[in-house]
Amino acid sequence: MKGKLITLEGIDGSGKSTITSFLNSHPSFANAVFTREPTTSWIGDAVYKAIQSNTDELAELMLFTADHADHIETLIRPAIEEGKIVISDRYSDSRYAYQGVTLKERMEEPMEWIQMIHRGWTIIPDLTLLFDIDPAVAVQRCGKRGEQTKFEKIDLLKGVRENYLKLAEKEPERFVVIDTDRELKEIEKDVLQAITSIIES
Ligand SMILES: Nc1ncnc2c1ncn2[C@@H]1O[C@H](COP(=O)(O)OP(=O)(O)OP(=O)(O)O)[C@@H](O)[C@H]1O
Ligand SMILES: Cc1cn([C@H]2C[C@H](O)[C@@H](COP(=O)(O)O)O2)c(=O)[nH]c1=O
Repeated sequence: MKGKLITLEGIDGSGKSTITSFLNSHPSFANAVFTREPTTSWIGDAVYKAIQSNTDELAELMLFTADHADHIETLIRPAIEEGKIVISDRYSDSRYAYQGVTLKERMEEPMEWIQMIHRGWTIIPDLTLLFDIDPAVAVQRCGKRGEQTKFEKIDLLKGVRENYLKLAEKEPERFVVIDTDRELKEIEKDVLQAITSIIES
């Protein structure tokens, strides 16, 4: 039996890592493979170096994309072929949404162009949980945690959120939008329900 790929997406501070930790300790997912992008490989390290400095935005996209290609071939594809459930904290939609903003001065319709360069080799998730929140609330939450990336700015995150919502609108069969400006217990319940329905389908 083929496995399933579930991805968690959303702006910085939307609560993905919090829910990933919850799922990781949930007995239903004891055999699932938990992963993330940027990955922990040397290419993922290069990505973090890039986003912690003033790197050219197109070079940044290429590094993120190289990390994705390696992630698919070394971990995602083999795990899915083994019938595993793979849960990834960020995946290709992060590129469409974030670099869709950072490259908007460089080209027309960057989001569509980035999707086009993934076509034919990326693996499309079975389910994408989009953690949706007002960027002002997310930045306030990040402030308490400490700023971790250069993308944690309200104006940039507003554009990223709009891109995510456009992606969700275009593919309603893949996306489930979760309002994360709520109590954690309510969010956990919605997440479990969405994952259960995709696993049982
Ligand atoms: N439902 C919630 N209510 C209040 N605070 C929350 C909620 N969910 C997460 N937080 C807090 O918000 C902060 C950001 O959450 P988290 O690190 O899970 O976000 P993230 O989406 O993984 O961020 P990033 O993409 O930047 O890694 C953390 O301090 C976390 O404890
Ligand atoms: C995969 C991916 C990530 N990003 C951005 C999103 C975050 O600001 C950072 C990653 O940091 P995290 O807090 O450890 O998730 O990078 C991006 O711009 N494009 C991507 O493809």
